[in-house]
Amino acid sequence: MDVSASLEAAALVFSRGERRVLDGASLALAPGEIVSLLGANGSGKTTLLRLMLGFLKPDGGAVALDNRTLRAWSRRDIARQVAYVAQNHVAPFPYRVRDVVLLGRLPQAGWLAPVAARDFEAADALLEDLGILPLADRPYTEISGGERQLTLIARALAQGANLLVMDEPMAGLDYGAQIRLMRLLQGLKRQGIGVLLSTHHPEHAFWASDRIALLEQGRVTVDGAPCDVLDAEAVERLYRVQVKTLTAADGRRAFLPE
Ligand SMILES: Nc1ncnc2c1ncn2[C@@H]1O[C@H](COP(=O)(O)OP(=O)(O)OP(=O)(O)O)[C@@H](O)[C@H]1O
Repeated sequence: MDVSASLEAAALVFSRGERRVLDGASLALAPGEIVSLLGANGSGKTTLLRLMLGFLKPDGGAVALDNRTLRAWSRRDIARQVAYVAQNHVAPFPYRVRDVVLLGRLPQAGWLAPVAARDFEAADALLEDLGILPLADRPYTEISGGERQLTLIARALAQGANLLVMDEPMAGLDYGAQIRLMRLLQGLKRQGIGVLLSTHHPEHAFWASDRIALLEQGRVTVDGAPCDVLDAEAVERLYRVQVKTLTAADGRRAFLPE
């Protein structure tokens, strides 16, 4: 598998009406690394991710995929390289869960390609890893919100892309599912796949990230190794709350309200 892809946003500027949402935001994702993006509600995380995927066009700055401007890429070629798990996605069709996952194969295989036995096996293996194989034959419209989220994550993984961008993938997942997902992401990292995820939980950033990026006032103000950049002071500044820090023997931190 070619795992050379990297994704880089440089000095992105983006406005919604009068409001400048991003004002020089830069962020890079390399193969084989996990990057967590943190920021308060409305700070522009989704906007930044959607710009990096080419779903929105920046007013200034540029995005490059594999060192080539994103504008030069077709939608399908972007989808071959970068899989996306959007926030709050609702699919209107009552496809079975396994079929939703198989849809992830389309950018690689093409619409007319027959589904091979190994595609079914790969889909079921992903459902198993995520703990939802028993749901494989259930309609997607008749499962819980967290189960839908896991299905969409499986679909993105089935895409076989080199990079994975996930907008709050942990939202709505129970604690076990969150940890299973983190383990899965660590496995992808070992295969050389790059993962960029947004999260509202500073602890998640410590679970598996190589880097943490903080989005504040339209810019990535801090970008570095978790232990170097995410302390109580940063959490208090981002979320305007007082916290105290618990530090594990391996240096990872958790935060508790004061
Ligand atoms: N479709 C839209 N039209 C107008 N404004 C929007 C739209 N989508 C987002 N915004 C605004 O852009 C800003 C950034 O939103 P964005 O969704 O990127 O933030 P976020 O950091 O992902 O937030 P959250 O953590 O709440 O999901 C917010 O002020 C939001 O109100």
